[in-house]
Amino acid sequence: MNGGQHGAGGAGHGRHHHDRHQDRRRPDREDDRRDSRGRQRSAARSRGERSASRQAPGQRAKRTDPARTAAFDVLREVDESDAYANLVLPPLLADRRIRGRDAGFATELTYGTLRMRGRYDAILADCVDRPLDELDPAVLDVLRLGTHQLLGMRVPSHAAVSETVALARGNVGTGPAQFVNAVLRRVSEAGPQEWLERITAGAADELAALAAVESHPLWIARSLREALAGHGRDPGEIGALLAADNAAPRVTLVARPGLADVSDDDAWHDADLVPGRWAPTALVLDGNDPGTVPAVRDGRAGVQDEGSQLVTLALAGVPLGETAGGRPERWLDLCAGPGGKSALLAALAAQREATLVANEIQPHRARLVERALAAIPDGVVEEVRIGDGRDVGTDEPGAYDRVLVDAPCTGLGALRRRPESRWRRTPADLATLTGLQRELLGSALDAVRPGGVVAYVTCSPVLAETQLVVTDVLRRRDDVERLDTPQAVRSVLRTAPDGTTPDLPLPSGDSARDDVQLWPHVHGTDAMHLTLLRRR
Ligand SMILES: C[S@@+](CC[C@H](N)C(=O)[O-])C[C@H]1O[C@@H](n2cnc3c(N)ncnc32)[C@H](O)[C@@H]1O
Repeated sequence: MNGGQHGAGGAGHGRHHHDRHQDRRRPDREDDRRDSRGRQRSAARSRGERSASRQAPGQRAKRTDPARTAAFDVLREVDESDAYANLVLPPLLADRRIRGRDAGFATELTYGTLRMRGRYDAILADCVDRPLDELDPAVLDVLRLGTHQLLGMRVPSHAAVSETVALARGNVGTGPAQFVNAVLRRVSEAGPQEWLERITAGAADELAALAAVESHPLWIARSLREALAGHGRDPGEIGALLAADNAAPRVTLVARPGLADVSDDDAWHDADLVPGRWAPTALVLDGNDPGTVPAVRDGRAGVQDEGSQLVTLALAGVPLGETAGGRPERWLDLCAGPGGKSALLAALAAQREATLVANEIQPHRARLVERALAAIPDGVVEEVRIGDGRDVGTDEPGAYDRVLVDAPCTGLGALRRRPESRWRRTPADLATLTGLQRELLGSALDAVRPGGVVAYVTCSPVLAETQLVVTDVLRRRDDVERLDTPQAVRSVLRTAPDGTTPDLPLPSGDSARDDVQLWPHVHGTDAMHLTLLRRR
């Protein structure tokens, strides 16, 4: 994604050539007006009508690069308004008509800076003579942006420094710009590898070094290492896990069964799709914007991580203790918003002549569930309900055959999706969430009839939100049995054309468990957790 004319030459080499080729065909593109140092030249200047050196210094100071300014503005909004970068950046680029390679550069600069903030702060702490939290937050953001250009995007040093100083001058003032200049010059004195060695050497211990290098808060690195061990894996995998959080995932689609057929050209148009690794419903999209895929637009398909698909398929497929006695099964999604799993459940329910109730506490998220269910045939969805899932067990005891509890959680298993989320979470969130998780699971168990099943799901592997919640809830009741969740997940894996199913790596032998924990560095999915339980 790195724009060549910003002087960047990063990882996406193939893409880079593609862009250059496109530019050759369209020499009028505004991003062609970048000089070899990555500076944006005005159209007038490109035509040689006026040179910057003839402008008054004040005028010159105001003309900062739109792509860098966009990245700076998004970072400030993320910091000041708790905004999500992936929701703020695309409309901002559209409003400012930043397109093509400039948009690619702004995107890589924004997400890369947010994701690698921990590493860059460790480097900046070495170059600044006071604690970073004493700096003006806007100045700190400018320094992070400059550091990412220097060490993460391979923008030539002179361009990264001078353009970032111009950004500082235009947005935070001349004094701070001089400070930015001095600090970035120090950053540019060593290359990426040397900086990694320096921050590793300066760290308190091995985990602190990994957390800094792989840009995670230390408490998260610690929780994830504990989670690896607790779920039967080698805690030494922590480096690979943290590194996997720093790789943006490819877009995975779900072809909702009975609604979208993989061989139906009309559904997929010219989308470049390959089958997913694990779930029979998963398709990996290569390159295209999912919004252009007809089946995604009309709700026959959706964007959904393959781990989310697997846990949903496993709940729908696991045998009940006894059948529903001839009546259609009733399914419940207790925490449904924004509706990805509800839509897959509803498509499966339609094939099995079951019905679904989707419950969500937040009205605006309940509306998203309704939208996600747009393509489901009439009669399958009983209701999209706005309510507190904690009340369902008391209000409707034993009313359902299958219940999904996709509990609100820290999301520490999906850090690769939201570049800023790791910096937002605090250990205090965990205490609030785990109480709610226990209550929701208890309510779900009350809401299933004897023989009915409950899937407890989180997009976090953290032990306090997964194993400890389940153990604690089950300790208080004697009417629930744990099911063989690995077996349930294996039984829904895709079958290849040659009749084989993939071998899902899960702990075995002494480490074997009756729940399933997926991992980005092992399975290429979010770190989804699934425990299947059956009411006796
Ligand atoms: C992890 S998300 C569910 C994601 C959803 N299953 C999907 O696949 O799209 C958890 C949801 O639970 C909702 N929630 C939080 N507290 C709740 C409660 N007490 N009762 C019901 N829903 C709740 C949140 O608003 C959030 O939408």
